[in-house]
Amino acid sequence: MDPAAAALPMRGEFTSSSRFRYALLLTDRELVVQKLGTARRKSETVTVMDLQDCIGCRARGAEDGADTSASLAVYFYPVRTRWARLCSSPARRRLEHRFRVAVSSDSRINLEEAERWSRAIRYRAYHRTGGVCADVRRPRRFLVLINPHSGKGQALTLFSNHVQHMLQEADITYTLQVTERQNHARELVREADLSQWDAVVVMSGDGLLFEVVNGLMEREDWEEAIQTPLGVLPGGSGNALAASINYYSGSQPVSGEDLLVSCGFMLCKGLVSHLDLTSVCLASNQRLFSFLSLAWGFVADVDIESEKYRHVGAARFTMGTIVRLTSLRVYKGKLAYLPAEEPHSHSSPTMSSVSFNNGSNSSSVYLRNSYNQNQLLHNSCNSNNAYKPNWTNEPPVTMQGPRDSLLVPLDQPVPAHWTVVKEEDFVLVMAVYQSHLAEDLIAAPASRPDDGVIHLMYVKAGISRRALLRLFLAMEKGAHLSTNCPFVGYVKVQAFRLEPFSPTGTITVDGEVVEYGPVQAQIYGRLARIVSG
Ligand SMILES: Nc1ncnc2c1ncn2[C@@H]1O[C@H](COP(=O)(O)OP(=O)(O)OP(=O)(O)O)[C@@H](O)[C@H]1O
Repeated sequence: MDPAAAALPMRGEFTSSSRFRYALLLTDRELVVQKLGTARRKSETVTVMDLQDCIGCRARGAEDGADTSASLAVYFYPVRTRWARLCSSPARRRLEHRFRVAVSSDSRINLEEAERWSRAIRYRAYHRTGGVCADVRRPRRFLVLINPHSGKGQALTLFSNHVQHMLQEADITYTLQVTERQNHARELVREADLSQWDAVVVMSGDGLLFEVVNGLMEREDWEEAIQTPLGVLPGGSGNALAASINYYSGSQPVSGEDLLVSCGFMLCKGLVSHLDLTSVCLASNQRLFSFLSLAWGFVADVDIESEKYRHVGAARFTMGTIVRLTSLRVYKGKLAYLPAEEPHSHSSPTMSSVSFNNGSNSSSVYLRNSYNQNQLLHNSCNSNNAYKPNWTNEPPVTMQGPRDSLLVPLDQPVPAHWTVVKEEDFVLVMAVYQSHLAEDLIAAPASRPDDGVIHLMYVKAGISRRALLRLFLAMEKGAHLSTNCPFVGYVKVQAFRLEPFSPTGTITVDGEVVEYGPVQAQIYGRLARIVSG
């Protein structure tokens, strides 16, 4: 569509199925729907719909042979309060406007007019978004991966009830793949012809996306593969990335099905942003890529121990926190980091500039910044960095990816310019690179998906149960860092190393248990892409 023509307002007069008359005015930002008065009732009501809230539009000819009119349906998801539910917070709710187009007695002319309006509305709904990078190209085809066991085991039902019709309304076709076992998604994206899809979407918790990210990074063509836009639909119990993306979009904090609709809406709009990934090296030379967090101590224990309360959904973390608080543990270890702010020759590797092909079949192009082709396939874990997930018996797969230029092998001391934390007794250590740790835990309120920063937090031993509980309650609002608790440490870093001394314990990466032992990580700014708002 010619952009100049798209800027011109359009006017039309249509009726509803109940034969009320409506005047429509389409500007570049709004659809103004004016219900016209009747002979008996002169009053006119006006509804102004923001096209930013519109995900699609459909024109159809009449199904009844005797009826020559066409129909025009416009699908909006504005933020509304559902008054029927007391205390319901504002969230996106579906609103369909449907009109009969009967400008002529010729059905073909009516359909053409409905299609003209449909094209004009769709163009305006999708070309005002602007955004950090670019839209997912249109028409769009997604691969949707669903873990049927995630959360309370209702991901498939949630997808059919809330997302399926949104994708249809937005004219998105998709291939649905229900995962059959752990690592199914990982193997699938490792082998797939990615050019078939414009985005790979997971409907699950964070664990399935972790599989997808690592599957992509195991490919020979990882540089191109990891540029495939990723989409998240919350179907798990933590849903940290989904909550983070909702937060970055400036939307109201929502949870459960409201968060699902919000993420579904963003997916339909198809705006793509960069996403940082962190390269994590484990003691056995395994290497993996993480988009969310690494945790040791209290948070990791709660995450894993609360698995048994999975049936209660997101409340499992609250229950797990209360249980773990009653028997607070101290974890011994050494923590060291390279501060993010430090002006040092080892600047945080970043994808510096990105250009996207919108509407063509070729894949994304980008410039590399702080590493080059010769550095690929080597990292500080070991040059033989075969990654074998420690929970499976499958043969090792070589993890690809950029060279970890900030890290030295785990059997050598950290570089002299790193900071070593004096304390060695911790209640928890967590490194997060997104805002949320769960739907209702804003662990790093200042985090952005592409800030190239690891938000490293630790709580030292000696904190009382009550103070720790206060900290977690404050975290629900992202206010824990301003409580001035003397036991809390917080620093923005580019890389860190954690060496647990306690012989047993749990370390999680993106909520998944990994090998326990020394671990180190460095962040790569803007390595991946995510469909966001
Ligand atoms: N079909 C499947 N059967 C068993 N496990 C699966 C299947 N599909 C994926 N998985 C694995 O299940 C684990 C949990 O998945 P995921 O994290 O997505 O859900 P969740 O634990 O309910 O969500 P959250 O992490 O938000 O709490 C992951 O390790 C994932 O790899």
